[in-house]
Amino acid sequence: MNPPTPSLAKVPVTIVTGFLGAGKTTLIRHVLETVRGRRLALIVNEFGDVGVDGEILKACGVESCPEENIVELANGCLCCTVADDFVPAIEALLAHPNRPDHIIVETSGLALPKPLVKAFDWPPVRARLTVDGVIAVVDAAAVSDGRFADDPEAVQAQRAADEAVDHDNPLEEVYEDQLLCADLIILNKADLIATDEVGRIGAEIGAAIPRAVKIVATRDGKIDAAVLLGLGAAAEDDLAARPSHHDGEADHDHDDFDSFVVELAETVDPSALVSRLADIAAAHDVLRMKGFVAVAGKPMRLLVQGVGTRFRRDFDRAWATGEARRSRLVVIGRKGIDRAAIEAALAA
Ligand SMILES: Nc1nc2c(ncn2[C@@H]2O[C@H](COP(=O)(O)OP(=O)(O)OP(=O)(O)O)[C@@H](O)[C@H]2O)c(=O)[nH]1
Repeated sequence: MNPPTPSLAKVPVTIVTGFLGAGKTTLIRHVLETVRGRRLALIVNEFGDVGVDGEILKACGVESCPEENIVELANGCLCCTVADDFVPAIEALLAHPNRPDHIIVETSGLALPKPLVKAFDWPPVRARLTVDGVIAVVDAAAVSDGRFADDPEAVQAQRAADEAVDHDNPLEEVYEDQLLCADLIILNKADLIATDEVGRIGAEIGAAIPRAVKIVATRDGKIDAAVLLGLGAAAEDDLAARPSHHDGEADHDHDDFDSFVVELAETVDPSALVSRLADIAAAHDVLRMKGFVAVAGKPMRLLVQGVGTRFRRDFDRAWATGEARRSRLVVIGRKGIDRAAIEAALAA
């Protein structure tokens, strides 16, 4: 049989999943900056109301992915808004006069990838698109800290009460669902832990997932675009091999997590601000904090990123003419996170 002509060939779609702050945007940015000869489009989904990831990716300004090919979907997690948001967005990209050669989807850190892959099995979608691969980015340092493991004492207490009880750690459930759906696993932040610890985590993940999946360690998501794109997995054809904690459920929600936006005053001392944010993150078990901050006397805006208590800050671009110098941070934590106390601490 002849290969399909290019205009009828399915457009490959790479889904990048991974828990909050694992390094998905960093990885995609690296792909944009290094890919050659391919017209890319991006769909970026975030949990929380400040569109940080889309801003970072648009700021790359690379020719292979012009701004009009970057679509932000901020309306909840993609896994729950597949029909309403995702399918129309992808159809709009396919209708562009310069149709992309490859589409990358960055899911929110709390999204389950499987419902998204399922959408590619719907006849009108599968006629035109295929899931080239699901890439799960893992924060190896967070795994090493035991962030996704059950609290052994809580498990012990549950077991004492009920032999049959399953683990009930929402972080672990999301993390596992993302790994179980993956065609390639990126153990990112390898710079933050010892090399043998990276090996140990890789082996542990490999033993826990039923399929043989390649696992690659990275720093700052630096991996050749040729390794990520072109896996040819056609993930929509083997959904059964990708088990999920939510198989058989008609619906699921993200009630285990809360997010809100805090508006700050202009800061005079970025370093003091970031150390205060780290203290607040530690005191309130904040999972993720990120946003842009105005610094007194500086024409550049400060991008502030926190994953747990680990923070990074960089001036990313100048405030545009007429743009309000607003300092806004999105805060994400487990349900019941003390919003009032966090707001009070930030205002202090
Ligand atoms: N030390 C270290 N930091 C990293 C690495 N990769 C990413 N980071 C930092 O981790 C933070 C989160 O990275 P992102 O790429 O925004 O993570 P994400 O998965 O897109 O985050 P969400 O979209 O919020 O879930 C940023 O401050 C990055 O600079 C790495 O390999 N090592």
